[in-house]
Amino acid sequence: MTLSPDTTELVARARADLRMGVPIVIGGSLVLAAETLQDARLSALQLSGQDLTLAITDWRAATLKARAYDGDLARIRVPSDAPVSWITAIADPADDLNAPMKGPLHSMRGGDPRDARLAIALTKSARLLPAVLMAPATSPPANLTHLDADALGQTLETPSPLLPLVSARLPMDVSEAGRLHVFRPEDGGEEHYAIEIGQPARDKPVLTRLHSACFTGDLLGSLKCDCGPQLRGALAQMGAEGHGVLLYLNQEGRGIGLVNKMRAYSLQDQGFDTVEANHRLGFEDDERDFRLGAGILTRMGFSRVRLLTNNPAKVAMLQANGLEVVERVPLKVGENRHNAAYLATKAAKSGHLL
Ligand SMILES: Nc1nc2c(ncn2[C@@H]2O[C@H](COP(=O)(O)OP(=O)(O)OP(=O)(O)O)[C@@H](O)[C@H]2O)c(=O)[nH]1
Ligand SMILES: [Zn+2]
Repeated sequence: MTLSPDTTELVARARADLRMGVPIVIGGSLVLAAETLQDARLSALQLSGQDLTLAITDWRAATLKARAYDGDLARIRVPSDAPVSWITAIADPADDLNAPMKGPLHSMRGGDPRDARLAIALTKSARLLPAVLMAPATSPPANLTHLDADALGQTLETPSPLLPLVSARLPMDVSEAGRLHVFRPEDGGEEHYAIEIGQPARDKPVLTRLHSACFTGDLLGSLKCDCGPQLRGALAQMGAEGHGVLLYLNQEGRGIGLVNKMRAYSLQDQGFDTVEANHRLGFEDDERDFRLGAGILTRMGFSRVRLLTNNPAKVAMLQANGLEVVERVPLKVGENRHNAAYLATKAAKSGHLL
């Protein structure tokens, strides 16, 4: 290994740059995240006389009634005198209801959308709104993070390997025989946890829960979802049976991050359901990567599970990634009058079993 950063490290650096509002270079394009765009940077680009485009996903384009000629994304021409607020209004649906007519918006046809597609995927993985300002990278400053398009594509496709860091005894109210294991992705991303209860045999099916972080439900007792009761219910069942393993995956908000989840909640206050809110923000309804959970279970030596879930997609993903799901164990707890519509939407639109 040389002293220079490799692709994985450059990608991690690029995420931090996007979050700070610093431009990066992907292939032949200069890229800035719309969410963190600053006046001075936009003015500098406009002064250079370059053609600017704003790339958004097909979901966001549909909300804005803009044509998505690239299929999964649309590249909108940015007027040469557009202020930052013009770009923010396209990227962020917060103000859609007050100002529903934006535009007319001109979508670009032709040209190669590849850099834009990669830039949007990277921006999602940085937990920012999926909207990026793009310009041709004619003579970009050498001190910007430069990413090769092929290498970036490959890095985004493959989950970063997880390193087991530490594990220690953790007596809990559901079981005194608890252990917490912490795993860190090689790319320095967010850590994930496994809570092992008892000493489940590695050669038998283990009672398992893949839990996605929900700050509002797990910690605050939010009534908008069923996460808190599911977390405690799963642990209680493992305690009662004497063994089990619960993965606590830091994929807040079905993988869009807490900031975007709260943006989705704000849209839900305007009457949109949980799936529509994700789409208006430009996200898929579920952005999680469950290969992560499969990787941790395999690393811990498990190959067969009894999976606590109502979500058939979790069962399918584990099976596709080499784990045998010998049984799906339903986990129906915590329904209340605030989350009844949310649970009904998950059943109707996301295939959850009632
Ligand atoms: N984007 C978004 N995320 C939400 C919303 N409500 C809850 N979440 C997130 O959804 C995730 C909860 O999903 P899980 O309980 O792991 O899984 P599931 O897909 O519902 O399947 P089960 O295993 O049956 O519970 C957590 O990451 C929550 O933060 C919402 O309205 N919008
Ligand atoms: Zn929740």
